Order: sequence, then C-alpha cells, then structure tokens
Amino acid sequence: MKILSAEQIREADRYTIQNRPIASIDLMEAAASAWVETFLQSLLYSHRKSIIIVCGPGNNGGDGLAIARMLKPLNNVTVYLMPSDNYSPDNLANQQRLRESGIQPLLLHTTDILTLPPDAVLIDALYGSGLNRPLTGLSADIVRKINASGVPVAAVDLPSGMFADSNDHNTLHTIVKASLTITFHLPKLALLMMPTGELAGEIKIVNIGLDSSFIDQQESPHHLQDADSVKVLYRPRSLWMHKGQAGRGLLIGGIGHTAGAVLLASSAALRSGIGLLYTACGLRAAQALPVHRPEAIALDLNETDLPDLVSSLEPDAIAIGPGLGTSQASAELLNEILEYPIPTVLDADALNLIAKHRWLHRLGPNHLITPHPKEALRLFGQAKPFEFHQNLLKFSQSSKTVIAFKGRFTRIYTPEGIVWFNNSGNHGMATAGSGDVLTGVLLALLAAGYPVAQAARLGVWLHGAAGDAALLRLNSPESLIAGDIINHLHQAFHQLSSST
Ligand SMILES: NC(=O)C1=CN([C@@H]2O[C@H](COP(=O)(O)OP(=O)(O)OC[C@H]3O[C@@H](n4cnc5c(N)ncnc54)[C@H](O)[C@@H]3O)[C@@H](O)[C@H]2O)[C@H](O)CC1
Ligand SMILES: [K+]
Repeated sequence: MKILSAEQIREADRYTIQNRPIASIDLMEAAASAWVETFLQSLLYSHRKSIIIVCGPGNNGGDGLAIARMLKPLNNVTVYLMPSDNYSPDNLANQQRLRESGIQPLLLHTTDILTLPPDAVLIDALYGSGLNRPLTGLSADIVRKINASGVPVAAVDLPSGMFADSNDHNTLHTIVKASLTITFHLPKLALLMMPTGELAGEIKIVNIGLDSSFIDQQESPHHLQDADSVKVLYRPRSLWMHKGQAGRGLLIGGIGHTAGAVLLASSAALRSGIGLLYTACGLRAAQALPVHRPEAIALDLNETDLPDLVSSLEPDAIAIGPGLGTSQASAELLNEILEYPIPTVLDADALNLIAKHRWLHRLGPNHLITPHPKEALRLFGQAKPFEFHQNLLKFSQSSKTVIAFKGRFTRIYTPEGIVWFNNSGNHGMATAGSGDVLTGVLLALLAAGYPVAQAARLGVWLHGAAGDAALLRLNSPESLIAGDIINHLHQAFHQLSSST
C-alpha cells in the first residue's frame, strides 16, 4: 500500500470529487461514516459514558461535526467548535446539519469552557492533513488541556497538530496524544515514524472511496508492506529439492560469554529453511550448540582459519554480529568478511564495529544491515527523525546497501529508492534476542538465493508475523520471548504459502 504525502492526498481528494464524480460534502459524509463504523467496534468506545467531540474550522472539523450527528442516537454527545471567520464550506454545511439534528455546538472561545469528564472519550477533529504551521495560541492550549486531562482520545485522520509528513520543525507538546487514530484511506508517514507515531496510539485505516487509479499513478518512495505485498516475493520449494539447493549459510558470532545470540540465530535460520548451517563461534557456544541445536554444524573460531573456512565451505550467505563482541579479534574477523562478495547480513556488534572503525564506505550491494535505532545512530550520526530517514534513503541508494531499520514499523530501505514500512509484528517482540532471530531468518533467505532487498522484505515480514502468531497463542506481550518467535516461524511461512 502506497503512503502518499499530504499534498498528494489533497490531489486524490480533488480528483475523486471531479472524476467519480462525487460532491465533496458526500465524500465527507462517507469518510465520517467509515470512521464511525470503525470507532464503534473499538475497545476505546465500549463502556464510555459520554462522547466529547472537538472540531476545528476546516474539513477535519467538518468530519467531526458529521461524526457527532451520526453518534448522537447512540450516546451522550457534546460538541465543541473552534471559532473562525473562515470555516470551510463543508464544515459550514455540517454545522447546519448538526443543528438540524438537535445538537448545538459550544463555541470554544477559551479552554475554560471545555469540560473533560474522566469517563468520557474525546474525538479529536481539530486539524487533519490541512495543518499548515505548528499549533499556537488557543489551539495549542486546547491540545495541552486535552493531553493533561487523561481522557482517552480517538483522532480523526491524524492527531491534531501533527503534520502528515515531516514533523522535524514541529513541537511535540502541541500534538494531541491519541489512543486510537482512524485515518482516511491511506497511511500517513508521520503515523509510522517515531516520535510522532507513538502519539497516534493504535492506527486503523478506513477506505473512503478515493480514486484508486489516481493513487496508483502517484509516485512515492514510501510503501506499507503487508502479507499481500510479500506473498508475491515468496518462492515455494521444489518438490525435488535437496539440501544442497536450500543454501549453505555461515553464521559468525557468539564469542566469549555470549553464546545465546548465536543459538537463537542458528535455530531461526534452521526454522527458515536453510539447507546447511555452519555456526562459527567461541568455544562456549561451540560446546552448547550441538546440545541445543544438533542440526547446526558448530565450529570453534579459535581453531578455525576464516579464509580457509570460507573457501572450503563456499557459503551462499554469511551473517555476522550476534554476540560477536567488539574486541580487536572480532574486528579482524569482520574486516575479513567485508572483503567477500557474498550476500551478508551485518547485525549487532558487527554494526558497532563498523561505526567504531568508520567502515561504512566499505558496504555495498551484497550487504544487508539491520540496525536498531541506537546502532543506526552510531552508524549515521544524529539528525532529526525525517532528516535521519532521508539520510538512510540516500545511503542505501548511493552504496546500494539494503538497510532494515528496526522498530515498530521496521523500514526496509532499498537501493532503488523505495522504503517499505513493515506492518507485521508487535510490542511483545521488544525482547532480548529478537534481533538475533531476525538475523537467522535473513541468513536463511539469502542462502536460499533471494536477492538482498527481497530477503530483507520477506525476512522482516516473516519475523513479525511469527511474533504475531506467538502473541496470539500466549496472549501476553510481556511473556513473549525470542524463542517463541522461532517456535512460530512455521505459521508465518504457512501464511505466505496459503492462498488466503
Ligand atoms: N481526502 C481525504 O482524505 C479527505 C479528507 N477529509 C478531511 O479533511 C481534512 C483536511 O481538511 P482541510 O480543510 O484541508 O484541513 P484541516 O481541517 O486539517 O485544517 C485546515 C484549517 O485549519 C487552518 N489551519 C491550518 N493550520 C493551522 C494552525 N496551525 N493553526 C490554526 N489554524 C490552522 C487552515 O487555515 C484551515 O482553515 C483531512 O484531514 C480529513 O479529516 C474529508 O472530509 C474527506 C476526504
Ligand atoms: K484530528
């Protein structure tokens, strides 16, 4: 699914009104009705004694007024409206319709009149994608009062005060903090990125009937990746396959006391279809691996000459980093690995070493790096979130390296300038070893011959989907551990191969 800019969404809106054709007030009615349908199914709505709706002067406010009219028969609704000399025409039309339905909106001349009972839910329809500058004055005061109240908020399209695209020049304390954001038709970039994404709470996208051929024609570097968009990448195994064709992988890490990381990555690679797995690690891990995962071939790095090993094994793919440490010996191993033109996943301490030794310029088209935010900061330096995002995009394009920047919506930056925001996974996966599991999955997919960018997209999705299956089973994000992700990889693969 494409992620369009606020400007492109406005165009899609205009195009739909002209070409469908549909009157703009009817499009607003459709949007409000889709919003209400989703809202009524949400946990946020259930058990709330009253509904407060705060409406702005533009079309976002117009949506709010229409929503108020639709919710009136179902609950106790109070509507507040920002005073303005410049209401949008559809806002004015909905003010009229609201009055006719028997609700008189209260004019929000001052925050004093805004009452926020703790058992209410607040619907935030102050500003949406038409925001043109950070909120100040009365609007900012209203937002601050809402945020201080503790009343749960459901936002219409966007939490008010948030720009749909970059918020690098915005102030976070003038953005509504929502528990639920029901956004229209397409995801917005700011909902998928930190720190703004966190202010949106749970995100739901509702179809409002914008013209799909127009959207298809729009160019955008940003896409949301779901099961359907990765299914097309998946290549089922041939019935006649033998293990030599499933790929050989070499995993390097687990030096010193950190054996667990390579054990997890090894298990994950094996559960992701690798044909042969060689795990080159420290003595402790080399002793533990056969007990924990006898399917892997454990090699003690102290007794192994890496160039010899690589030339005799001829691995299809390499992964280096989990439990690697940042010692001089580890740096030498990495220095060697960076020379091979073999598809390679670089994770954890491999990334820290690249940052430490300033080896970023050595990365190329055979490399897939999987930094979490702190590792990415060490590699690419500090920048504001949107600027940081653009720096990653530029780096991927110029070096041809694929980046999986890990987070709530892990972003896969590909050398052709496309960024995929992955939509599988959950908060239970923020746990020790989760990244090591991803490294193992990616190693298996690279070894199977997937091109680097495809392996990254597929692997990140599978990892998230396995986490989702684990959460469904365990019902507790706190109790989910990395091993559970491995134990549910089969369900993620099954989803890819099933037709529905
Ligand atoms: N295509 C769709 O997705 C549809 C969207 N709808 C809704 O319309 C809004 C966008 O409406 P728009 O009128 O363009 O903008 P807003 O309501 O967000 O606000 C514009 C309004 O506010 C003024 N303004 C802007 N920034 C500030 C500021 N910092 N301080 C004070 N005032 C500000 C501006 O001048 C305007 O007067 C979209 O989000 C959806 O909710 C349609 O209903 C259906 C189709
Ligand atoms: K809003």
